[in-house]
Amino acid sequence: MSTLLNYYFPVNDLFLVNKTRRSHGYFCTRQLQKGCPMERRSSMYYSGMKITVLNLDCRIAVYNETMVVSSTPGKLPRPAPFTPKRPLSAMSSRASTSSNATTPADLDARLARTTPNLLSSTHKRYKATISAESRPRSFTKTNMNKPALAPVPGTPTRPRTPGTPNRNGAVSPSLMPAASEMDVSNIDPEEVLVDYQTVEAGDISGELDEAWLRAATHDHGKEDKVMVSIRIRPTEGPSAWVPHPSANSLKLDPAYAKTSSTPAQTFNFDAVLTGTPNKPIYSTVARSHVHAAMEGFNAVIFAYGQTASGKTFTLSGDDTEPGIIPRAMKGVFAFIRRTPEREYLLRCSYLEIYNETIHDLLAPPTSAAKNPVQIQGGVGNEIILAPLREEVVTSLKGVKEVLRRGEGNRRTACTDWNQRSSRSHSVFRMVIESRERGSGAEDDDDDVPLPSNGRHTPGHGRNTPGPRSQTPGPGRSQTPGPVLQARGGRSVQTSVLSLIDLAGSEKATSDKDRTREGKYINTSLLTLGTVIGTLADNAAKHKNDHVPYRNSKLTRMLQPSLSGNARISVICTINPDPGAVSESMSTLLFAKRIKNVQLHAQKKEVVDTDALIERYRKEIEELKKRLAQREAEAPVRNRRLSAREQVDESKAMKDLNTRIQQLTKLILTSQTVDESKGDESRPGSPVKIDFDMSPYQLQQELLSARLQIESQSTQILSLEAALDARPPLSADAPESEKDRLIQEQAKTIKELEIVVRGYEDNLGEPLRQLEKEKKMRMTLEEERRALAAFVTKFDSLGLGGSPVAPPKLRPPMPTAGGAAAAYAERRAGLGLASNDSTNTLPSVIESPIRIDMTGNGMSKLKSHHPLMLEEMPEEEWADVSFEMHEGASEVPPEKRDGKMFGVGPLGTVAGKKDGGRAVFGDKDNLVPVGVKA
Ligand SMILES: Nc1ncnc2c1ncn2[C@@H]1O[C@H](COP(=O)(O)OP(=O)(O)OP(=O)(O)O)[C@@H](O)[C@H]1O
Repeated sequence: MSTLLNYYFPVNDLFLVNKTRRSHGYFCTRQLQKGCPMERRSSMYYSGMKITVLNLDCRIAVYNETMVVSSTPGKLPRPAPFTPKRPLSAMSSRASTSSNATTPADLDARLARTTPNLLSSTHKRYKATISAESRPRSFTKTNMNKPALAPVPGTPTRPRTPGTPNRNGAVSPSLMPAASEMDVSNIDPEEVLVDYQTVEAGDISGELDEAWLRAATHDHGKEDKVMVSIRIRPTEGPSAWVPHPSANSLKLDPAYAKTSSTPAQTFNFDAVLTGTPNKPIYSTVARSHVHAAMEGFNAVIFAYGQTASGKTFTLSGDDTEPGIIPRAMKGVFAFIRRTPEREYLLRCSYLEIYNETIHDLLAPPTSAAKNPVQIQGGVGNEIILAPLREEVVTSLKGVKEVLRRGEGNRRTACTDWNQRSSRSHSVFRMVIESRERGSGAEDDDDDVPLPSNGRHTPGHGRNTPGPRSQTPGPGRSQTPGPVLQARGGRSVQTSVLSLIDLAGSEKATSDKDRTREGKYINTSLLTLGTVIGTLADNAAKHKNDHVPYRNSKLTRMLQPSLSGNARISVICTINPDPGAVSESMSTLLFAKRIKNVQLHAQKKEVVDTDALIERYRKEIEELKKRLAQREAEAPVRNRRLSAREQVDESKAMKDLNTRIQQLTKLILTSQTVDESKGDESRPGSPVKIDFDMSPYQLQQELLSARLQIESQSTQILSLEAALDARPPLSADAPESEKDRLIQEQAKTIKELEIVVRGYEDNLGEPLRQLEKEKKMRMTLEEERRALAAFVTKFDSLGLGGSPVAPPKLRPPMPTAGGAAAAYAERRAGLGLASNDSTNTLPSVIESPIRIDMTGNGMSKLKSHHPLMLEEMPEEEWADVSFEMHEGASEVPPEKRDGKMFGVGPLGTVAGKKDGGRAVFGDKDNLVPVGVKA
């Protein structure tokens, strides 16, 4: 306390002095904060500014805008009149023991110079807020007189906590920015890219641990298993656990085992960590996963453990020991700085699951409460969270601002075990999109004005522009707003880095609200345990049992990652106190189970097909040139070469040829893919089914589609064969050679994927349509046969004059819906009930056929069949197919290909001598009536 002195002047931060737990909204200095012991401070953030609450056992006096704080007895000195002696920078670096007091004039002068408008306006607002809410709840959570480590369960020492936390109340709603000042949906993503040039060195100082990078032999971020680490919190009392960090194992001290007869089980994990420093924790459990995320894999890092075991300390840390999240963010920018060949678009969101409701921590509290985030299903296992703000960040400063804002809104409360217990699961997500940096020339095509260096990057340290309305599911971009586009052949990789601080499992507490929260927390953790158990079981026994992801918001949200498409690192935190052995044991069992979950993370990459084709074209030209040159030189060269070398040479030329052929085929395929996208007239389009197409034509279509499939299959086979035919690499081949081959193979695989996709896009759907059409045609054919059978039957009754041989009958093609339907409709129009007692011939009732009543041979039908007596107005027939018109002989013949088509006098179908009836309905059923000029 002796360092607390009686002067201050504002720098960029606001400090809130919290004396005897009553808040006073005053500015004071960074020096004052530094003089205050760690456990007596806590911080919150507003609009990029840090507000530190100092819980001081000291006296405060205020003279105008100047506050005096003193830990020494006696009268508080008044500030002396201001006489500037040194520049501001020198003043701000004064030692905290300086006794120079600052005056209000000094204060104002500094304010005007340093933070012209911001500070004074914020100050006013801040003061207003404080007076309106004299005791923000959050402050009551920070009882700095308590020891740093909370007591373990079973030994509750704290009294009941005040009511339900008010979104951490750290900043009251009125302190939160009301709304975004910038609509990021209008942001040009090209303007907010980050690359090695835009990362400020200061942003990542101390994080470029190249030595560690070189020394890292086991990269867990590349494994297909979950990385599981145990962190044992330090304790001042006895510890129930005996860790062996070098062996990555721990076991229960036999003294605390329930039965001393059974030997204590030894648990082995990927890492067992102890101590307070957070840097080694980050290096061991998180760094490789952050790198994996930067390389295009989804990555999830989460802390699991009972309440007060150190999850938040591990994830967020504090000012002196920043945790995984701030270090990961530094890691992101450090990675960008080390990767000059790529450029990045970074978007952050921050949410919490509180009592099974998801809240957006970056949205203003009022709107977040009104519009909880919903989980929607996406493609496959993917999920979409909406509405959820995403903020584009271009610097570490921007990310920190987002983190501060989110953390300020988290729900925490004092529980029996933890003074600042997280009452929710919090998820900080960063969507990372990246692509190769262009040469500049490629970008010129895009009509976007370029800066002089040919690139689009923001200025240094650009601030976060504002929120986005929605977020994509892991690896998926669904919503408006800045999204990186594949350009000039440069594919875009998309991944999501999720950093999750789970709420701690806990026993029932002495507080009703806490107990209710605890119930939700325990239920969702239980579901997480069940899900992990099922996944582990499925992996171990090669089963496919149902995984109950949907039983809690947490597991539903984690579904895409837990089901495999992510690199996962779990830090299980343990309270070493003997009173917490059973909770620690259950944490260890969870850790063991999750170790068995199988992962298969995939990179997500979007390729620019046009540019790929262009690249292939260029490669073909290049290869052809090389081939021509080799061929030209061959006669001379071959004379000098040994037999063996000649074989090699001819093989090399063959390889060149094969590659040219492959690329040529690939170009065709890619083009077809693109054409199919834009061409609506393809048979694949359901609205374009050509009903007039004859079965023969359909068969032709089908045949050509099949041929195309076959050619695609051959193409796939040839590519696969080429892949297989590659010479095996000897074990002692240089690494660069291996890398080159791996790259080549990856390229070929990508090509294969494109071919397969092309197949699916081009032929899959059209084929399905054709099959459908074929079925339809077959149905119609059956209908036609039934019709013919009916006519034959009709004739056999002797009602229709000379019979018409069925094979020569050419019934018209029906309209959609079928003849029976048309007939039924007609009957309905005439008011005839389907069970009309006057209909004596069921086959006639079913038939839509009308017989010409004017013909002589047919007149007797009138007396046989009442249906024939129906007076049917001519116009009602107009839209019905398959029907014989009255006065069919009057139908004018139609000229087609120099022949006349039509229907002859009744009883003579054109071109037929056998007379009888004609059944027609469309032009296809017209038959030649004779060649007439
Ligand atoms: N490794 C550590 N070194 C020093 N202090 C620690 C460590 N781990 C935890 N602590 C301290 O223990 C207390 C409880 O830790 P923390 O809040 O991180 O627990 P938690 O698991 O997040 O609890 P909850 O689930 O209730 O939120 C804090 O005061 C924290 O500073």
